[in-house]
Amino acid sequence: MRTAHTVDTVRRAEAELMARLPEGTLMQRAAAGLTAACAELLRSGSGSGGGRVYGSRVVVLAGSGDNGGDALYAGARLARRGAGVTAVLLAADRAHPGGLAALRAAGGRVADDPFDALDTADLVLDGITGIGGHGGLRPDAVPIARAARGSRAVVVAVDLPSGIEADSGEVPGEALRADLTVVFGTEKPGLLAGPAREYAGTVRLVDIGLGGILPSVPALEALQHLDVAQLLPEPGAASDKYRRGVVGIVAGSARYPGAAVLAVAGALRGGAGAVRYVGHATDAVIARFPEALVHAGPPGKAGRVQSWIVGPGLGDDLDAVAEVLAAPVPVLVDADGLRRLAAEPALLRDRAAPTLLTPHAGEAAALLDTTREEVEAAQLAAVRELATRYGATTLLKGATTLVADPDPRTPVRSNTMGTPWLATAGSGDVLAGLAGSLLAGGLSARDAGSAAAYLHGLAARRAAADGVPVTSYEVADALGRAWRDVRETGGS
Ligand SMILES: NC(=O)C1=CN([C@@H]2O[C@H](COP(=O)(O)OP(=O)(O)OC[C@H]3O[C@@H](n4cnc5c(N)ncnc54)[C@H](O)[C@@H]3O)[C@@H](O)[C@H]2O)[C@@H](O)CC1
Ligand SMILES: Nc1ncnc2c1ncn2[C@@H]1O[C@H](COP(=O)(O)OP(=O)(O)O)[C@@H](O)[C@H]1O
Ligand SMILES: [K+]
Repeated sequence: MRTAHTVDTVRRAEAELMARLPEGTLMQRAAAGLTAACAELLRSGSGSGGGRVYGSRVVVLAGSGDNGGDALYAGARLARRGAGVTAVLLAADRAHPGGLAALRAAGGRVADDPFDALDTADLVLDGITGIGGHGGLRPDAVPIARAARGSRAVVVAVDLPSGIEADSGEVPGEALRADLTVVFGTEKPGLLAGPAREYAGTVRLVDIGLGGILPSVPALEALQHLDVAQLLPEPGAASDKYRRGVVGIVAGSARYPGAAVLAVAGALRGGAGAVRYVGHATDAVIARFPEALVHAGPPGKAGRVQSWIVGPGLGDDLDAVAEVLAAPVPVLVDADGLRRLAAEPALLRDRAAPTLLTPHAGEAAALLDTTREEVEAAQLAAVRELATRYGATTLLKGATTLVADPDPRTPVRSNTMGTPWLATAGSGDVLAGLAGSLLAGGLSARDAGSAAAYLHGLAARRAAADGVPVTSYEVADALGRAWRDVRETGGS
């Protein structure tokens, strides 16, 4: 599991640890980890260097805080290993004194012209701001950040990409996009929530000894293969198709029969014992999936299910939404079902069984009575607000998918396994089917949503592995491979 803690929590844990250690220890641990990561990058030939630390050209962008200190100390270590290191001081009179002295002592120097230095750099260390940064890059840092990004150098963010908000994941102005972020002690929420997450590149955690001090419940977390493997249901000797769970799907319409087919395709790969389709697309569903049970009447007459999915491609025939929400089983509401809910939130009022809402940013905006742009700019705040306001577990789709429970103390789950190839019509229908199927298998709404988002992203990566566009149907088809991947690596 990847975990992220808030800035306050990190500062408290660091203070406690620092009180027990000689001064400067933590910063040296951070700088040592950072140096190792940079050396590895340089040796791998990333950037434009010759695959060595010795002789490579490193530029340190140092702000006025401890983030700059980390970067300067790492610069000093790289200089001692033979790199040519130049510091660009964003606030020359307030640069970290110890870090700057160490850099000079190691043979590093301060740049006369930042743009000249960046022009020939192999690697840029971004130490402008870390957890203390607010309000985006200041105007004087903007041209330097742009020149760094525009250069041939590989950009390594120190703790966080400068310009992002550590706790909210918001990016209020410009920020410096990194190829690699070397984060200290624990991840910060902004590394797991969009839009900030998209600035981080690959994230590498350096242990500075906070492990036993940080609270065990993080603010955010992200499943990895092993976690997903442990969540996935597995039939045993006593299983039959009903005990494995039956998932009911109310989706599709004469106008959008494909949504029904895709939701069923996702559900068939989610481990439920049977998939019961209800709606106007029975012919299309049965033509593709003879194993589906189909019913053309209202959901209440379709037979028992352990979970419902309602909404994909329903169009304007939305009476079934209220009917399904009245059922005492877990319900996943997607697409047109969410439109119905935005118009009548009271439909959720009397529900005791779990509810999982799966909006994309546009649907989330309608549910929150705001704009898509506002949701996209503050995804973490939006998913939390949806979950508390509607009293329902909410999965907010996007490049980063977030899943929040109504109880604000429960860590928000982040899924970064997606790929932009998933931005294709119908992929959300596959996700809904998969997550609903996992609900029928007995997973909580939060586990079902986050495990589904993970498998869905992994399947899309597999299907698009050779760089060709994938269709939503192919994503569904690759779910079996994704399932196998997590089982094999995660062991079960
Ligand atoms: N606290 C600790 O024990 C440790 C902290 N470490 C490092 O220290 C960092 C935190 O250091 P600080 O608390 O000094 O904070 P930062 O270095 O993140 O930034 C604070 C400084 O940046 C300025 N600033 C804020 N927003 C800005 C903006 N938008 N543009 C330009 N300047 C801006 C502030 O005026 C302040 O001087 C961490 O991110 C991490 O890199 C590590 O050395 C590990 C140990
Ligand atoms: N840029 C992106 N990177 C990763 N995943 C994405 C991106 N854009 C969209 N997705 C994913 O693709 C799916 C799209 O779902 P949705 O918006 O409901 O589409 P549709 O309604 O066509 O089915 C979601 O799982 C979402 O998280
Ligand atoms: K930084």
